[in-house]
Parts: sequence; structure tokens; C-alpha cells
Amino acid sequence: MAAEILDGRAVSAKILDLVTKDVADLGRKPVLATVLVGDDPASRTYVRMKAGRCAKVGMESRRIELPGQTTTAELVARIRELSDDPSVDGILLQHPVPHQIDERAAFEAIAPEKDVDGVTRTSFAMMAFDEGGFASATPGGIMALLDAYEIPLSGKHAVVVGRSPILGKPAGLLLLARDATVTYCHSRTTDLPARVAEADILVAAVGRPALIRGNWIKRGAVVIDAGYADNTGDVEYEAAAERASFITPVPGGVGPMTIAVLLAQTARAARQKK
Ligand SMILES: Nc1nc2c(c(=O)[nH]1)N[C@@H](CN(C=O)c1ccc(C(=O)N[C@@H](CCC(=O)O)C(=O)O)cc1)CN2
Repeated sequence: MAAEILDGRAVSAKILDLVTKDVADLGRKPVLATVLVGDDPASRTYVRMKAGRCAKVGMESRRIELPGQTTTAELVARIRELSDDPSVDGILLQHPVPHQIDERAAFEAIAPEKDVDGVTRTSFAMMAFDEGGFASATPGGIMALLDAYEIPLSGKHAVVVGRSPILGKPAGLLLLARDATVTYCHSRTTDLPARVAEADILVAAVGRPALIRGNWIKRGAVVIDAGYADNTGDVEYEAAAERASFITPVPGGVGPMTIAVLLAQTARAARQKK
């Protein structure tokens, strides 16, 4: 039997409807500052998509574009200005930044109360201790999608492939907080097919198109594909859909949820400021 599709477009549209109402109730336009360094075409597209969604829900997006040669010190200084600017509610630094920049230092220049993308150490620690900080946007979107389809997590074996600080690592911690048993896989994992085959819930978050073969998937597993490189997932979709019970498509799965969570958290930051 073919898997049921976890429809990120439909679920994100519902979230964005709620955000629109939240913004209307607030009585002013929340401001999301987006910072893009360099001219990576995919990053430019994502920032444009975020700005477009901001406009739809009644938010203002302030787009800061910096040249590809920007130094860490220059970027940190610009982000600190935004952190200190009372007219800005949320700050997003588009990942990845050019190689000469210390991305962690740049993320840490975001004031925690404006970290609507959930990338700072403070947000990570609050998430890890279940203290209600801002979730990293993609992992937050994954959890919202699982919840929208009422997929049980407690006691399930979740296998997360990937351990990046804004995707795989927080995704595993959010699943752990919901009582899943979590295994992380990464570039040094031996026998990846065997680990994937153990997953009741598989989160693929490596950015390597079709790395995970459909025939590795356990029958009835829930497959969450957070890959977005070249608009292609990390999982071999057709073959995986033959075995999974639920699966996210790429596009139309995790991607739209990422933006919905970013905007929902921007609305929350604005409310908290009020
Ligand atoms: N600071 C951040 N940088 C990056 C993040 C992030 O969460 N925070 N995630 C990714 C890219 N990303 C958001 O920035 C992102 C990727 C894909 C999508 C998306 O909706 N894709 C669509 C298809 C795209 C299209 O229609 O052209 C889909 O999946 O349906 C949204 C956000 C890396 N950087």
C-alpha cells in the first residue's frame, strides 16, 4: 500500500492563517529582518520566499544583503545593530554563509528574544531543557507536521540521519522530548542501511539527494525528508513511498513548514515584546 502524504503545504497554510489573525490582533506589523550574505541563488530564493510569506500574513520583511566578501566582524556588527534596533522583532541569517565567515559567531550576535529561526546557543539550550524557547525552524516544522497528522512518537524508534546544529541535532532532541528513542546517524556511521531499517520514524537531514534508498525503509515507517538540495529530497521517494505509512514529498513537505514556523515565531516575538 502506498504511503499517505504528509502535506506540508496544506498544514503550513493553516498555520499561516493563524499567524495572519495573530498579526491582525497585534495591531502593528511585526518586522522580520533577513540577512543574506553573498549571491547563492538558492539562498536568494529562500529569502525571497520568506519575504513573500511575510507580506501575505501582514508582516514587514527588512532585507539586508551583504557582499560575498563580508568579514565575520562586519557581519557580527550588522547583526548586533539589528539586535539593538527596537523596530525589529525577529532576525534571520540565511545559512550557509560564505566560507570566510564564522557562522556560529554571526548566529550568536542575534539577540535571543529575536532569534525566531532558533539558531543561537540560548535557543538550543532552552529547547534541550524544554524551556519554551524558539525552536530551530525546520525541526519545529517537522514536529508540527507530525502533530498535525497525530503521529504517535512515544516509545518509537526515531533515526535521524544528519547532525547539523540547526537541523539534525535539534530534530533528535525534539523527538527525544516526546519520548521517542533516538539514534543519530552521520558520515562516520557504519552500516547506514541497517540503522535506517530500524526506524519507526526516519528523519533524513543530510542534503545529499536520494542518499537513502527506498528499500532500506522499514515497512510502515514514517519518513520525514528534510533534504532540499536542488529541490530534491535525501530519500529515494517512489520506492520509499511503497513501504512507508506516511511520507513527506520534496517539494511540498518540510520546506513550507520551515517558513511557517519562522513566521509563527516572529509573531510570537512581536507579541512578547508588546
Ligand atoms: N537560517 C536558516 N537557513 C537555512 C534554513 C533555515 O531554516 N534557517 N533552512 C534551509 C533552507 N530553507 C530556509 O532557509 C528552506 C528551504 C526550502 C524551502 C521550501 O519551502 N522549499 C519548497 C520548494 C522551493 C521552491 O518552490 O522553489 C518546498 O519544499 O516545497 C523553504 C525554506 C537552509 N538554510
